[in-house]
Amino acid sequence: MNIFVINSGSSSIKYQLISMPEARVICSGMVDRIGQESSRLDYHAFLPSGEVNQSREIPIPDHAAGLKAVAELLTDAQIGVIADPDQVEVVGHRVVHGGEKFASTQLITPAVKAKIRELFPLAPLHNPPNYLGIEVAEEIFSKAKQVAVFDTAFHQTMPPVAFRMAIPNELYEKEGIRSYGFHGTSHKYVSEQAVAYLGKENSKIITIHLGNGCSMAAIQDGKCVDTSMGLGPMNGLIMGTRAGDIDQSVIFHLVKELGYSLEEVNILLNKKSGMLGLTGYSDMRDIGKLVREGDPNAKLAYELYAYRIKKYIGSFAAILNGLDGIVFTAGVGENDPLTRKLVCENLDYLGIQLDKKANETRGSGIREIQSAHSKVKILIIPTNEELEIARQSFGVVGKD
Ligand SMILES: Nc1ncnc2c1ncn2[C@@H]1O[C@H](COP(=O)(O)OP(=O)(O)O)[C@@H](O)[C@H]1O
Ligand SMILES: CC(=O)OP(=O)(O)O
Ligand SMILES: [Mg+2]
Repeated sequence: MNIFVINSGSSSIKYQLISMPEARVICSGMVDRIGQESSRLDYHAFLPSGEVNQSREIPIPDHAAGLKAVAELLTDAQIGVIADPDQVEVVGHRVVHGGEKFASTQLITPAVKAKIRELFPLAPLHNPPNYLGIEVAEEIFSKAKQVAVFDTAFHQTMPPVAFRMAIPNELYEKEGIRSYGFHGTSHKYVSEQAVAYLGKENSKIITIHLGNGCSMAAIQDGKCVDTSMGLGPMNGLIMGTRAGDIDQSVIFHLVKELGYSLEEVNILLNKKSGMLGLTGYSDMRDIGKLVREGDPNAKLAYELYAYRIKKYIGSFAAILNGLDGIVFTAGVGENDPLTRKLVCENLDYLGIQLDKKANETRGSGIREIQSAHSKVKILIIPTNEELEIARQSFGVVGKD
């Protein structure tokens, strides 16, 4: 069964065509800088005649044009992988916010779409482009079943003590204001692998997803019991462009004393803060280079980034009342030894001890990087949100 996975962001669409159940990637790629002067369309396909890698700079004004360009590539006479769009049987969509309504993957119906629309105010950067992706895919892949896989679903097992906030009850009861958590598809994927790898029936692990967006989850016996993101995906860790946890007084100060509008505060904290605000760069590769060149500002930014992660490790270890493993994943977590080194430094009280050489060594698959004396396993587990979306979509359609 051909499952087309779509991860629609505010200015990009990542996609993969996966054949299930054997989980074979037929093609993958990304449409980037949608709506800007020049957009980029990447396409990697595995054809019987060999591999195709294409990258084009073309104007792509909106998401509809982006997905249409991808569909044309998929069905291209020379480099395409299918004869026509009807050969896509299922489209699996990443939808960031599912609120309290969706604790599992859903076949998309008009009612599901209405609920995703209702949740726009809770995830204004993510849910609208996700929704647009659904509408465009329904048009292009009109015979396919459409499935929504929610970032929030995995975190729905959190107990009230973790997800409630100390504000008047009616704001939760009537308005749904609570912590939801995000990146659930990734936390689920890597934590299941970690639990299987550790081979313990009862396990206590912390998953650390460090991509552009960053979040952590405390996972007991395979279930999420707490996470660092909250009502929206701004809370918690320092990210590429997001500040993460911040004293609320800063917002009042910006508005009342410095004349910011609420929209300007939103843009500041979501798009101009985090590592970008601290160093002028949001990509850890650029900041790592500055550190190696001896830039003290970049060094401090790295230390802040790692310090925040350390704080959450401490609090999650307390909540779990023990720890069997910590898992680093996503772009930074999988590829950046300096982040992992700074995070794990001076955590021996918690039984966390890194092996310097293993940490620096490149590799693939699941890797252990703790020292022989470490009580806690330190694992690098590559995430694969697209594969997890394909699996869950396959599960839902299989049951249908
Ligand atoms: N070799 C590397 N060293 C350090 N950081 C890296 C490396 N490769 C990727 N990254 C980081 O990973 C980030 C992107 O992670 P990714 O999981 O792809 O994010 P997202 O899916 O949220 O866009 C980049 O911003 C970059 O900082
Ligand atoms: C929810 C979230 O932060 O997603 P991303 O990392 O894709 O921005
Ligand atoms: Mg990602």
